[in-house]
Amino acid sequence: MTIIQECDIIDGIAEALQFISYYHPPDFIRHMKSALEREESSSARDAITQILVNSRMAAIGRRPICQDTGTVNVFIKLGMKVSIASDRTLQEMVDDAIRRAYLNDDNPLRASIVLDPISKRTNSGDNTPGMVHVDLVSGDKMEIAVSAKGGGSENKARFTVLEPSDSVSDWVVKNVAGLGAGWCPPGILGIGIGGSADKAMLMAKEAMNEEMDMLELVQRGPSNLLEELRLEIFERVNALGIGAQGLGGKITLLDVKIKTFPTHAASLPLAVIPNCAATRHMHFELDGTGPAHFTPPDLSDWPELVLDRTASQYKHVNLDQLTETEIAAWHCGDTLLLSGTLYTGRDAAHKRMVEALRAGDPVPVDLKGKAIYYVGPVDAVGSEIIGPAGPTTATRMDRFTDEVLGGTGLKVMIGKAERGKEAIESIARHKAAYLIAVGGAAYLVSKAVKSAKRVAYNDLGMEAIYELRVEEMPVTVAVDCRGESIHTLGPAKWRKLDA
Ligand SMILES: O=C(O)C[C@H](O)C(=O)O
Repeated sequence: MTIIQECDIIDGIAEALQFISYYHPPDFIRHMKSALEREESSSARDAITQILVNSRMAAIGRRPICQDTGTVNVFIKLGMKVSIASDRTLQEMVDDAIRRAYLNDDNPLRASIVLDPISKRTNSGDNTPGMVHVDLVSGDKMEIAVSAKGGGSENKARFTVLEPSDSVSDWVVKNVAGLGAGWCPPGILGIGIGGSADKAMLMAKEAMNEEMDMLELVQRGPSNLLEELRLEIFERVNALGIGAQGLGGKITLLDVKIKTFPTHAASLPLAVIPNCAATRHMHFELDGTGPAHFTPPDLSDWPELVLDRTASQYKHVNLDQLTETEIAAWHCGDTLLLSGTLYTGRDAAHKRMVEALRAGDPVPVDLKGKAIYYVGPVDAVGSEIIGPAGPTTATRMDRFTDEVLGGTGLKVMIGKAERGKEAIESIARHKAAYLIAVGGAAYLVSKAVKSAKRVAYNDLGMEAIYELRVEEMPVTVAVDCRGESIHTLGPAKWRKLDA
């Protein structure tokens, strides 16, 4: 019988969570670097470059790759010959580890979990609880897989039960085509096929954390049915032309991972979960001899890239002197460097602002002629002005857009991913614009912030409204005041005719 100490479990998970918050796995870097080499769309190349530059900066600075430091998932394979020296449950141990990792003084991570999903949605304050899955297996060891999964990509999880003769590939391609860019492509698809509804979802989640090997698979060719399916989905999804951040391009997927399990003769359960550019996971084993140790990656794994911020690429914009004439001169796809004041606000702040407007009350900040950035930043540490602060999915703000534009005089929104038809019509009607920053480049974006203070809705934590002063914050015009959308035009240009 192997005896594993409670402290080794907690220390290992806490350390793994800190580690994965700033180090991308080397296989992910290798696949992203290859995507940059193969991509031909210049806007998608710029987005991938920002993701890689951000990743290297995060590794050097030991600060989160993405402001969404994720929901913690812990998969435990517990050997039947293991005894854990503790009176507490595994859930309690995992939550202790999360608390320790997310409230770490040197690298605090963002608390994103709300306790009561259907009522007040109060933030738990320490990112607990984690999602814990335990499998009892043979043996005398404990294998632990820890991941921190971003909300934007988790929101795009899809499930169906096909009929046995239906095509898995057709369903996956059709559904990924409809996901939009909120999952921050390029990334990985985790797919679970078979089992039952719950089993398929779990397999999809586990599959996405397997080591990436698509570059090798493409080179050597498939050697079994499963590899054929992986390759088919990979090629068909990439042919859709979605590209990095949905800007249009050749590379949407870096890998496709599939797990299968026996199922009922009447059913073909199928679950798909995409993983974003902030792919974060760590696997370790405890054998009773002490805690796990993690070796930092070699910085030479990352390419050293330079971002082109020359005037020929970017227009400079003073956010404190925005005029309708200036906004009208922006065209879909233009790249801008923003300087001046902007306000933050995301889901919960928008809900409150719209409730205030409906009650005939003013919103707490004057947004007339101003810009709002959809973001929930990580808290600052040391000399930082703000922690990593990348954009959140703008599509979720669509339901509030018309009332906010009409009720406050707001002119510019900054986020990531596509807007819906009604939001685009509203943007055009109000002669406003929607700009995007690169999701997954949060630490890089935060360096453009020169001052930050919370000015309203303090109780919302990371969802509070901040006033930020930015200098040369890089963005792309995604919806211009004529209602043209880069997320329609870009993919249409890069979609292969037979996709
Ligand atoms: O919560 C966030 O900061 C971002 C979220 O993960 C999203 O992708 O929309």
